Amino acid sequence: MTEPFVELSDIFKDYGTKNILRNVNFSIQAQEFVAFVGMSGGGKSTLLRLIAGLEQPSSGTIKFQDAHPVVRVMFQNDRLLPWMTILENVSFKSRQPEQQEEANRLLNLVGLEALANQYPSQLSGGQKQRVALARALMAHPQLLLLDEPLGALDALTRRQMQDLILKICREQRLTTILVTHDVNEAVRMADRIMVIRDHTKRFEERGSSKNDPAALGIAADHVLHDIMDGEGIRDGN
Ligand SMILES: Nc1ncnc2c1ncn2[C@@H]1O[C@H](COP(=O)(O)OP(=O)(O)OP(=O)(O)O)[C@@H](O)[C@H]1O
Repeated sequence: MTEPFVELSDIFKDYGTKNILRNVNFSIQAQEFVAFVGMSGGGKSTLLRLIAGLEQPSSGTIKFQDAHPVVRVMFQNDRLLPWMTILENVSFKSRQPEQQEEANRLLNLVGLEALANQYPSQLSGGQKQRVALARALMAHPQLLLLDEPLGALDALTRRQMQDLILKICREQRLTTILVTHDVNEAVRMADRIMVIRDHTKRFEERGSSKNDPAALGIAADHVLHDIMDGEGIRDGN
């Protein structure tokens, strides 16, 4: 087994006297697509922030294979700058021809090349998330963290974005973590699902049925059962 892309060991996170994460242990291999699912408030986004390095755990370690991995986060809110065009939002207004070229290439990749000179207010929610995805890719991340990025989209647009994200993650060989409330989305997209059970605050592992569409509904039911059920708890891995 190769060294994991990232390894979390004995992670605890408290805010004041409130314990959010307890004894989280698991690792993610390079190019894996992992989903975090669980009840609202269960600590999924907190764990994502710890992995992103935006916050520190109260105790425990997060060890990356590469000492300084390039990490980008995509949120539910697209966070585009309204006064910049789509191209400028992706290229960070760089005047360097290579940067411009790369931004155009990425807009092409997400199917928005025709809208490069429009402003965010002229785009639909789904189109704005495509821009946010292109902008995240601009940094050539090794790790892409997706914090409910499709939560505000209608069902059809959401499905299209799921396919686009999967295709891009595969092509660019990204390691990806998706936080989602949508169990079907997790089952459909992820190689592996980490379920957080609310009252134990522990993450558990679940396989997914990405390669077996017929088993999708059954797998989703199992994950839902895991989220709600308190029996048979085991630590981390
Ligand atoms: N900076 C903070 N200070 C204090 N408490 C916090 C802070 N950030 C998050 N929390 C608390 O930590 C808990 C977990 O929040 P988190 O956002 O990680 O959950 P989540 O599983 O991502 O929820 P959701 O699915 O609703 O986004 C919540 O009870 C939240 O109120």
